Amino acid sequence: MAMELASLDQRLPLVQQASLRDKVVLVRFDHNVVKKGIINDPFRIDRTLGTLFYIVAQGGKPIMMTHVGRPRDKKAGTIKVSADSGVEPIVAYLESKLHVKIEVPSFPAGEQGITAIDTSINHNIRRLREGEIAGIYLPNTRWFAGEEAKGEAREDFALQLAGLADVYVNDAFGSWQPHASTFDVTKHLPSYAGYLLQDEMRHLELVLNPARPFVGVVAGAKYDTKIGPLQALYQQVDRLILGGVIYNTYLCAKYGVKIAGVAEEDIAAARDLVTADAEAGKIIELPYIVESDILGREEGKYRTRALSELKPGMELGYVLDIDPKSFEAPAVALALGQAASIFVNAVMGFTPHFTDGSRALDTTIDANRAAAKLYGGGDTLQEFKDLCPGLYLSVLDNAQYYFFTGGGSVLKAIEQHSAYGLEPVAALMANAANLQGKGLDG
Ligand SMILES: Nc1ncnc2c1ncn2[C@@H]1O[C@H](COP(=O)(O)OP(=O)(O)OP(=O)(O)O)[C@@H](O)[C@H]1O
Ligand SMILES: O=C(O)[C@H](O)COP(=O)(O)O
Repeated sequence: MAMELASLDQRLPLVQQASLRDKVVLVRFDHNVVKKGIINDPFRIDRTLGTLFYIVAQGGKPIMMTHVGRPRDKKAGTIKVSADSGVEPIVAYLESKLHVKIEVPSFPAGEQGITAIDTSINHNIRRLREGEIAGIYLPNTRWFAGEEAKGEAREDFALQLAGLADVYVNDAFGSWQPHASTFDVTKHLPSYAGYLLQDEMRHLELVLNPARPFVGVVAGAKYDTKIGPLQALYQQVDRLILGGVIYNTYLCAKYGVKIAGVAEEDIAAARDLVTADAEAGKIIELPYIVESDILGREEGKYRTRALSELKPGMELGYVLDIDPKSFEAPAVALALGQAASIFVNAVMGFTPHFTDGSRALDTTIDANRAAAKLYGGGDTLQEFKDLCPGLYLSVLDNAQYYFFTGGGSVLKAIEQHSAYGLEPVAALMANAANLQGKGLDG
């Protein structure tokens, strides 16, 4: 049975309502799929091709942009502009798929990244308007000093972005953080949601109003941005399974152990979860973890440990994976086997060295044929595809599966109790209301 989808809030302005003929369209994607200069999984790019085709078919001239990685050093206040986090592999992929020429402008960069979009881009915008090139792809948005800045630098960058185009389209579901290219720019241009964003919003309802029992599986590394939303997910789920760095902090808080690489301040936040769970008992623990002496994989230097061995004060090495036999534990098998819907934002181990936990998770979940299986996250999807390629191919068109292009975004929407609470989405709606107020819409 196919998943039943909610309709969209009518206040969300949609790209199909925009007039695009001969307009330069600034379109924000989440093509954050490049690691060390290589694309492992182009799924996020592929999902945006419909919007791109639509813009061009309507006579629009696209200027595309995305962030890649996290090149800003928050503490030092510097931005690392290096080929590793460039958009070139994305552009090469688009050019080879679409058989067109896309220009990537370059701007001078220093320790603070790129401080301005200078006028050198005008030549390319002219070529774009005249049809000499099919599109422009801006450098990584996070290379620009204004993207994540506060105050004037950010406002200037948003204005510079807006100055390039006539219309703005956001199709970057995964990019939930309110930055200049996802949020502030909407103050200056008529702004619309792309087709991917629309599709993701409709599917978000399946997580916000899930069929029950609803099980959440969250793992991975982005502890800093995910621990907050995790508390909200905890309220929403019937059962919660943790893995990755998030599980490590939870284990430290629950069992009073030390795990290499887990900072004391991170354990503090996990304590709230432990306290809440002492009453509600929703967390199903994966009972076997893989401990390693080094932050890597070397024969003889890693081993499986059972949670039953943990004693307060114990010091463990790095915990880098979940032992697959954890998924055979009765409580775990029961929770996943009886769920009516499952949300997965989970890379269970330190990739690419430790992958057994993720593989076991995906196959265990697949065995529950009846559940709606909602996967989200850049790495989560990539790992699913790499570790279980046959399964991935077989479920791509399976109506019981849906793959969100962002895991953090789903968690954030849960935290806001609404898909429309995501700040870039709320900004689109505010922009539409503002234009209507001025009689400028349509
Ligand atoms: N125990 C662990 N120790 C260190 N790193 C881990 C561990 N478990 C998982 N990881 C790392 O977590 C990363 C994936 O986590 P991340 O939070 O980025 O997930 P994601 O699926 O990309 O979600 P999103 O799209 O929200 O970013 C991988 O790089 C993986 O190597
Ligand atoms: O990969 C992701 O989760 C998105 O691209 C968002 O990235 P961010 O968490 O660095 O904002």
